[in-house]
Amino acid sequence: MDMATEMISRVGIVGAGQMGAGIAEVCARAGVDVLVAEATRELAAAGRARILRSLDRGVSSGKLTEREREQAAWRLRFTDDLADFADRQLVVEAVVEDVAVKTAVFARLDEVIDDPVAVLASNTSSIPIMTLAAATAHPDRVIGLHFFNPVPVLPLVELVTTSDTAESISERAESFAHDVLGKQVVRSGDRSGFVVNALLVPYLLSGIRMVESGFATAADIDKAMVLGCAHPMGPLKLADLVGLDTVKAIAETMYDEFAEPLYLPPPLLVQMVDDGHCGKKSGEGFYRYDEASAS
Ligand SMILES: CC(=O)CC(=O)SCCNC(=O)CCNC(=O)[C@H](O)C(C)(C)COP(=O)(O)OP(=O)(O)OC[C@H]1O[C@@H](n2cnc3c(N)ncnc32)[C@H](O)[C@@H]1OP(=O)(O)O
Repeated sequence: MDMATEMISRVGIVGAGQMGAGIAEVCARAGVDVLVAEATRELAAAGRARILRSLDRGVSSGKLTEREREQAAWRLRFTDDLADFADRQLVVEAVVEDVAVKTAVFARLDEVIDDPVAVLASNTSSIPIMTLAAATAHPDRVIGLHFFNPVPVLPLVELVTTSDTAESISERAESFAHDVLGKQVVRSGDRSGFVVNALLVPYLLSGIRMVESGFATAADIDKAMVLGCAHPMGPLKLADLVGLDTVKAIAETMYDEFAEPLYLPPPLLVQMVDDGHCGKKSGEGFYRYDEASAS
């Protein structure tokens, strides 16, 4: 077996926020050894607690046995030092949607990991993968693997390659997402927003503009899209789920790339984020959430 087709059994996840925790959880549930990096011990503890709560939820809804929960929890380890990622065969970066922070992570991962067929993936929603690849000396190993929230529930992964990504790396990443994690993969060109957010973000922003203008309430807009279009949730509730800070960051990146007014974050969104109302994870957005549901 050549190295590029060797089964991936050791992954690293950078960031244990909403997305990083979800990705770490599905990897651990799939039987993979998972090392999660967070900046501080406190953030690592919060990330671990978030994953354990979600595993508990899996047990209470009958999707996991107690034993599977225990085994998944046992496969998860945490560190605050990316140097510990030297033996990882695949890393998914899931830190804040900020180019400077992400490029610093990629530069560091590239230094730490020598394996030429290790996959360095980003879960970015909107930053072109080439921007991250350019921060490394080995852009052929860099790829986008974009998951959807809640990661344990939604089956899609967008696979984003650049003109520099080696075909063996994209095949390895695709096989991991599909064969190991059981996700469905679509391939996307390397443009800000990829497939899903290019369509979703203007829709979410239009919903926010509708609330802003007083045209309809958040509850009525959501009810309209759930009952009128059979969406599982309406745009305001979905914006709260994604995180209003994340929606704003994605919109800004897309606006920077395309200069289309439809991507410009509406003042109401900016105001809510400035006020710390970032949606479900912060306890308040277009709706209020109690502490248990916010995590
Ligand atoms: C911005 C980006 O870059 C990318 C993105 O993530 S875009 C956002 C994409 N996400 C979406 O569009 C989400 C749309 N919404 C949904 O799919 C659904 O409303 C939802 C799954 C979030 C909740 O569904 P619901 O029916 O209202 O609630 P609920 O009954 O609690 O959950 C449905 C199932 O999902 C499971 N579930 C919900 N949230 C979960 C979580 N965080 N972790 C694990 N399982 C979860 C529940 O256990 C339940 O499973 P069963 O049906 O087997 O019991």
